[in-house]
Amino acid sequence: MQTHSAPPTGRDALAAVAAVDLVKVYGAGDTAVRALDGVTVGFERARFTAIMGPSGSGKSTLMHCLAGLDTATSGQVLLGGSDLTKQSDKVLTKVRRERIGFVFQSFNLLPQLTAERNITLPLDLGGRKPDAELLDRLVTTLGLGGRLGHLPSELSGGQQQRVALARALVSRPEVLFADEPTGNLDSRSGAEVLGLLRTSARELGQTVVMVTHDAGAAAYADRVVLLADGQLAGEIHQPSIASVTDALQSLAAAR
Ligand SMILES: Nc1ncnc2c1ncn2[C@@H]1O[C@H](COP(=O)(O)OP(=O)(O)OP(=O)(O)O)[C@@H](O)[C@H]1O
Repeated sequence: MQTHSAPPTGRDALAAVAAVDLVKVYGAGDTAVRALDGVTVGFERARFTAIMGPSGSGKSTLMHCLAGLDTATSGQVLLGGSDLTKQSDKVLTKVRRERIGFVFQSFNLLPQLTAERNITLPLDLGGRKPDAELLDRLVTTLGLGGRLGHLPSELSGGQQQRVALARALVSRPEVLFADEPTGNLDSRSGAEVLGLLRTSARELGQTVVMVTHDAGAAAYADRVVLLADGQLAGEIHQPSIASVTDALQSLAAAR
């Protein structure tokens, strides 16, 4: 395992999104929790990276700060070169809508809209037209061809998550953040969704950052970033289930 605390230079300069000396403290005084304690890490373009670590290590906090969903206490979040920590709430809302995609454990589809309307809704709301070629490609790649006219209640969990993935990808976000995207899926549908995340990085050039507890899910990624106690604890390139499990066991033993 390689530790990594240098500033984002060299290869990390290609990062689609990066944290620089990021600190997040919740609360104040005796009850303050230092959820992120000086994290510097870059997420390369067109790569699929998983964030892992023990419960409470700061995974969700890091993802929320990177995605402009939460504000850091200090440090920088660089998205395509601009520092999100310097932006107003209004600008952050626009960044989240136009430059970032999200996939959550719960699919968050609107029940009264067909799969197709769910996919294009964020663009419709922003008064933008979907790129027909990309939409076609996503529908084919995600295996949704025969399902576009269906309501979410008429789709399986795996199909609903694939609709959520298409919705996130159709606006060509600079970064797709996935938070336990297979948490509500059976293992077969989960494997499909993870394979599609990998495909979107390899074939569509999509940058994907996923938080997961599951070593099997992390093994689909190109790289795993490990957190412990709010700090970077190492990283694994071309992870396997065994290498991720070993790293997590070492972190647990060191606590
Ligand atoms: N809104 C909050 N207010 C106070 N403390 C918080 C808040 N959110 C998170 N924390 C604390 O910050 C630390 C990091 O939490 P975080 O949810 O980022 O960890 P995690 O690695 O995602 O955990 P898990 O794997 O259990 O989801 C934990 O100690 C948590 O209790």
